Amino acid sequence: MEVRAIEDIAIGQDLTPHLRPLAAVLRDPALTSYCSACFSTLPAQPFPPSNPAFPQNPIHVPDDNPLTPLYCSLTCSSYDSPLHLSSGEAHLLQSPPSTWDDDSSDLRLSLRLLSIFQKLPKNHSFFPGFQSSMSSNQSLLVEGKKHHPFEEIDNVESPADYLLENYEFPQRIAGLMTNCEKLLAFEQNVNNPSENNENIRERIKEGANLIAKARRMCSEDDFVLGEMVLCLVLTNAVEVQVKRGISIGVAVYDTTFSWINHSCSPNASYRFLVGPEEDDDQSPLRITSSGKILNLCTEGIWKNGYGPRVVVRSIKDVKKGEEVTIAYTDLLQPKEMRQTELWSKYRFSCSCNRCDTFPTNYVDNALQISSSIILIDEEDINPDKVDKLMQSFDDAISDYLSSDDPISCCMKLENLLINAHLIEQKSPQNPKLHIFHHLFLNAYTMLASSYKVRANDLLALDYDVERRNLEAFNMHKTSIAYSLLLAGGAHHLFTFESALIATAANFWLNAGESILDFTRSPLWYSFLSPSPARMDFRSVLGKECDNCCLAINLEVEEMKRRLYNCIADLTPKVWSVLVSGSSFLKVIRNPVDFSWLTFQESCMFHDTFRSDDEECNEQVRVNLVLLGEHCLRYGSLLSSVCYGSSV
Ligand SMILES: C[S@@+](CC[C@H](N)C(=O)[O-])C[C@H]1O[C@@H](n2cnc3c(N)ncnc32)[C@H](O)[C@@H]1O
Repeated sequence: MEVRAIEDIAIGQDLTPHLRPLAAVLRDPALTSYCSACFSTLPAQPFPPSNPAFPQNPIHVPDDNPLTPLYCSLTCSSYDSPLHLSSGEAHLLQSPPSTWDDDSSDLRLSLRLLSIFQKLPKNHSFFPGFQSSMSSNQSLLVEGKKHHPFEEIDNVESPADYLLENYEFPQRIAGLMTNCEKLLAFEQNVNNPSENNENIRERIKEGANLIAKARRMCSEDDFVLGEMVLCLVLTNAVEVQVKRGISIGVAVYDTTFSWINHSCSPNASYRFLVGPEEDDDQSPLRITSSGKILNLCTEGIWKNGYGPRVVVRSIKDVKKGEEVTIAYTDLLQPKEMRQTELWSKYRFSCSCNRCDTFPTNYVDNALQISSSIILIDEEDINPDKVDKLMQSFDDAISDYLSSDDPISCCMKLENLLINAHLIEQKSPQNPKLHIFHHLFLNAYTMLASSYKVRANDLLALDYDVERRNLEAFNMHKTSIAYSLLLAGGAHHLFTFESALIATAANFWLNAGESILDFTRSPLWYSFLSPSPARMDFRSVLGKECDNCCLAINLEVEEMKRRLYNCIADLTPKVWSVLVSGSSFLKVIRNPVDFSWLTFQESCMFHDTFRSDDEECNEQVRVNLVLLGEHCLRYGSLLSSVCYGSSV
C-alpha cells in the first residue's frame, strides 16, 4: 500500500488530524521520567507514589524494581493499568530480558497489540469476513496463504485463532503489513551479501519466546502468533520523539500513518503530541490510499486509543495524487548506510530518486567520497592510507561511545582530522575526503559534546582556579565552534537536498542554544581584563537587529534569507576567537559559507587559514549573543515548517 495526496498541498501544512496510536509504550530508560499512558513528563509526585501505601493500586511493584510504570494522573493510570496487567507486560518488566537489546519495549508493544487483538469481538472489521460491509476491503485486512469463505468464520473462537488457523504467514493484521515472510526468510542482503541475516531471524524467534513466556502461554500457536505480531511491530512501529532527537518510546499507528512508505528524499515529516488529549483537533485528512479507506482501525475500540498522537506534515510542496513519503532512517547517512539499514530492518532496497540518481548527487558524494572511487597517483598517498584513516575515525568514535573518555576522544579525533587535512593538502587535485564526510560529521558532533563535558569536568576540580577557569572557558569555546560548524554544514547540505530541513533545524537550534549558554557563563568575568560590567542581556536581545529586525511577520523565504544573511555577517566577527584553541578548527575559514566547495576540485578545506589568536572581549560577547539569537530564530523557523512549531 502507499499513500497519496488528495489535493495540492503547500510546504509546511498538516496532512492529517492528530492520530491516536493503536498501542504505545515507553522505552525502558524513560519509564521513570514519563507518564506510561500519555507520555508527558512526570510531575514531582507521580502515580503511584513511591511509597507502597496504595493498596487500591493493583500494579504496585516493589521499590527495588526500577521498571514500574508511573502515571501523571489517576485518569492515566486507570486508562493504562488494565492493559498493562492483562497483556503480561508487567511480567516482562519484573524480569526484563537480558537479551533483545537490553530493552523490553518492542516486546511490550507486541504484548499490548496481542492483548488488544485477542479481546476484539470476533465480528470486528480487523479480520476478513467478519463484517460484510468490509468485504470489498478484505484483501487489505489480511492477505495470506489461504482464502476462506465467510461461513467457516462463525466457528472461530477469537480473531487471533482465526489468523492462526487460516494463514501461514499473514501479510497483514488490522491492515498493517507484518512482513513475516521476508523477516523470517533466509534471504541475502543484496546491498551487503556478507551480512549475517540469521541475526534478525534469531532475534524474532527469541522475542517470540519471551512474549509467550510473559503471557504464560507455551503452545506452538502462541509462539507463532507472537512471532507475527512482533514482525508487525518491527515493520510499523515508530520511535516517539518528544525532544530534538530524543526517543522516549515506540508506537504503532493505524493504516492512516502506517501505510506511508519511505523515501530518502521524502516530502513529509511527522511530529508527536503528548499529554492528555484536548479534543479540539479539526484538521482534515488530506491523504488517501488509492481511494481506499485509510483509517480502517479508528472505529470501535480504537476510538479510545490513548497515548502520543502523531501528525504528518508536508516539508515540500505536494501535488494532488503524488505519493506522500516519510524517512525511516537518518537522511544524513550516505547512501550505502541508508540502504544497509533499510534492508536489515525492513528488507527492502530503496529506489527513490535520491538513491537512483546517477551519477550520485552532491550530498551523497559529500557524505561518502572515499579513496575507493578515486584514482590516486601520489606516491605516498594510497587508497589504503585513506581507508585506514576512515577506519581510525570509526574506531575513535566507537571508543568514545564505549569508554566515555572525553580527553582521549578529543585528542584522537582532532589528530585524525588534522591528518585528513594533511593528506588532502598533499593531493589537492584528487577530491577524496569531503569536509562533510559522514565520519567527519560524527567527529564534529562528538567533539562538540566532549569539549563541553571537559569544560564542566574541569570546573568541578579543585586546583589553581585561575588556570582552571581559563581552560574550562577555552573548552567551552571550542565546543560551540564545533556546534556552529555542524549547523553550517547541515545548512550547506540542506541547500542541495531540501528533505534535510529537520536535520538543519536541529543543528541550528543546538548551535543557538549552545552559543547563548556560553555567553551566560560567569567565567567571562573571571579573567577578562579589565573585568567588564555585568552584561544586560535583555538590552542586547531586545535590540532589534538593524538588518533583519530578527525577521518576523514576513514571508517564510524572506525571513529565511534575512536571518541567514545576518548569521553570515556575524560569524566572521567571532570565528577567529572561537577557534583559537583548536589547531584543526583554525583551518576552516568560515563555518557558515561553503559556497566555494562546489566550485573547487578539492573539497576538504579551503586554503589553510591561520589567524592570530584573537582576544575575547565584551564586543565579541555581544556579537555572540546576537549570533546565538539569530541561530535560534533560524532553527525555529525551519522547525516550524517541518513540525509546525519549534521543538
Ligand atoms: C510501514 S510499512 C509501509 C506501508 C506498506 N507499503 C504497506 O503496504 O503496508 C513498511 C513496509 O513498507 C515497505 N516499504 C516502505 N517503503 C518502501 C520503499 N520505498 N520501497 C519498497 N518498499 C517499501 C517495506 O516492505 C516496509 O517493510
